[in-house]
Amino acid sequence: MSSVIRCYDIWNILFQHQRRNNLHLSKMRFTGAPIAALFSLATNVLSFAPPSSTTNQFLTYTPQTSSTSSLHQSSEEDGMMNNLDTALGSNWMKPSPDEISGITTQIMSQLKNQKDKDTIYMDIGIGGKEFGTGPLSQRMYNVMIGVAQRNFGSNIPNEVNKMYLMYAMDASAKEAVRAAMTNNGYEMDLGDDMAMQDVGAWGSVEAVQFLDPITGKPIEGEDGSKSYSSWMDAIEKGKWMPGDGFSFVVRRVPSVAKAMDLTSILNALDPDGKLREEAKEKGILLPDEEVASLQDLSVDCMQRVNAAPVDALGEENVFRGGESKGYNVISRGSLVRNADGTENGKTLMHVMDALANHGCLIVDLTNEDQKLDDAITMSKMWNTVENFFSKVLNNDSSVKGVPAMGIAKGVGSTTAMVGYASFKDGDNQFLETRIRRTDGALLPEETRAVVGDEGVDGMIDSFRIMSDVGKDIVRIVTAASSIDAEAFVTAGSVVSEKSEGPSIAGLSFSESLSFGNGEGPSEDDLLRGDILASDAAALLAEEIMDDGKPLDGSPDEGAVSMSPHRICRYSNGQSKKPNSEVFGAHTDTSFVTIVPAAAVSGLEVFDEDELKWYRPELKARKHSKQIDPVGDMDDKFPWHSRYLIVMPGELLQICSRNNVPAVVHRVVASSEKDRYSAPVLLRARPGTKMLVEKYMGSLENADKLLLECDGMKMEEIHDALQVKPSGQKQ
Ligand SMILES: O=C(O)CCC(=O)C(=O)O
Ligand SMILES: [Fe+2]
Repeated sequence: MSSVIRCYDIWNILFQHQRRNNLHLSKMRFTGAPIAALFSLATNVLSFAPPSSTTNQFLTYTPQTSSTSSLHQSSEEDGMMNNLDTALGSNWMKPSPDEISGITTQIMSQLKNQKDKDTIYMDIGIGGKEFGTGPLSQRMYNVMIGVAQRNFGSNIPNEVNKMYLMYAMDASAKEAVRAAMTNNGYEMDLGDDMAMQDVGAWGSVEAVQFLDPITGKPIEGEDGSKSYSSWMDAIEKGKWMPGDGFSFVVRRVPSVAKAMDLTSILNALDPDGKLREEAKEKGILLPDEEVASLQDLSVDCMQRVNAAPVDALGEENVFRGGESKGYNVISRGSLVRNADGTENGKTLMHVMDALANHGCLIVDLTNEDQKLDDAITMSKMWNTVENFFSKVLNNDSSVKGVPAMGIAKGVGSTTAMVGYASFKDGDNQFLETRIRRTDGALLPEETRAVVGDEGVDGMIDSFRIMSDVGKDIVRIVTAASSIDAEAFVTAGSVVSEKSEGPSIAGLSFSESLSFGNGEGPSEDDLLRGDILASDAAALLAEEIMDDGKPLDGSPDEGAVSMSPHRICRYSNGQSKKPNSEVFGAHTDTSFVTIVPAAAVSGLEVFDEDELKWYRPELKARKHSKQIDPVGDMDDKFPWHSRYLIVMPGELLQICSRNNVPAVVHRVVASSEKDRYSAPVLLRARPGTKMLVEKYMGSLENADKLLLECDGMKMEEIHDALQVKPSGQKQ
């Protein structure tokens, strides 16, 4: 039977899944703490092997005819599946008819690492030849007879023998079904109910057919029947004997979707590799393939952008974050390093979970009300934003002086734009500002005439707050990924210090060496590697991220910062829908993009763990209600001024060795309220280079993407990422 799922559908489903199996976090070791305990992810991922190589061309998923699944299937195939003669003898499985869940839901729940362990009832057809039901039943029978002979000698009563025959048939069928399920992402789930283990109780046998031992073709039983409706009939009427191969159909086998890695899912969906070939020809990057070049990174981002749903929900219905640690708000103060130069292990976990799995991290600038100055500064920035757009909306004459969006003067780069732009008949308006590095002024300078000196200060001061947070996050992620890769670990580098004393509790240094075969790094080597990784990552953040400040000895960096601070007004006047996408899904060519939480929610990140759009501003609002239920801070700053939402961009994906994918995000606006926003896109400082050994340690531990970037000027990397196959980028 040909495969019923078209290439496009599979990739679409799979691209909604993060490259989780590229996250080598299971190997991560943060000064000794095994990451596996902290990331349940790796331990949930099971892989499987087919029972025999012939079963490689096995199952075809066959969704219900009535299913609302978006997967394509031809009516011819529907017909086939409803025809028992065809179904008996071939290998297939599908949800039992009263199952409402279509195939998409099932695959989704596999991808979601099986958070919801719902029982799915499956109908299954097993071809006896491929699954070796003959030899299997013979082995089972022999074991039982061996035991029985101890009780009965060689005179086993006929009735007892019949029971054994039935057990042998049933047990070998059950094993075949188990193997088939495992091979296709399911597990038979008989629960704790012992009765379910009884003959026939694990599913309802519908048809049994005997096979010719030589050709494997269907043959009639001794009474001339083509098929039997139970094991007992097959034994009594057809005279089935252990060793005789048989095909069968069984209905309503309880199962649960098993967590699979992407490769396993791909293999199950595409057993003969045809779809993989098709995808390769189309230049599609497969989800289980490494992002190994800048070109791959572009393609991958585009594919993930295209896979994200376009529809928008209202604030009441949209996903507002879940239970995992990464959704929690982190305090600004937790982003700093420990006194000994190591990263804070808890922070590292929190940041990596947030960015790698959920697409953003929410930072509380006040450290839960301990420190108010930054939130107050942010509230001044919000005043500037509101003031600017109120003048725009009122056609204030001062706004006319603000230049239209264009290349900043005297920059020499076509990417450094500043100025004002309006789209969709004024539905979306933007003012792109930047810091002039040489004197710290805000561009376009004409902004001052609109918002005043205080307004300009609000922009400049808030840019500093946001870029400092961004630099800390990039340091943490880069350090975490270098630590994971052990890129700074050299075995034996700290031998002298520890040569007399014990190095691992209870072990002398030489003992601890022999513990690791004398070759592995000691705890001290690892600790030193952690500190070096963090130092190097801090240097990366300081040097190659453009914070608008001049860097000593960098003559090529240009007069204007490459990191824009964009102020935006989004409204939804043009669409007929109450909520719609006003800034479509895209990834940013930035290290991180920082969106200060807005008063009106609307930023959505595609949560690769939940496979849905997540609106972090709602999570931030909830947090503020928890820590300040009565609005004690309202006279100092509006609630949202304390929060920054940090999103990973494409440059961070490179620095993180693909551990943190650039997040797909968009803006949704409702027809009720305009949303003002003020994101900073932290980009690279011109003239600086991605020097892997300097910033990320040993080249030996670098992945292909990083190796391609090694030695490249940051603006070259930036430009290479703008060569998009298609799709929208910022
Ligand atoms: O304004 C926002 O909330 C996000 C804007 C954005 O994604 C961008 O400017 O790249
Ligand atoms: Fe963006």
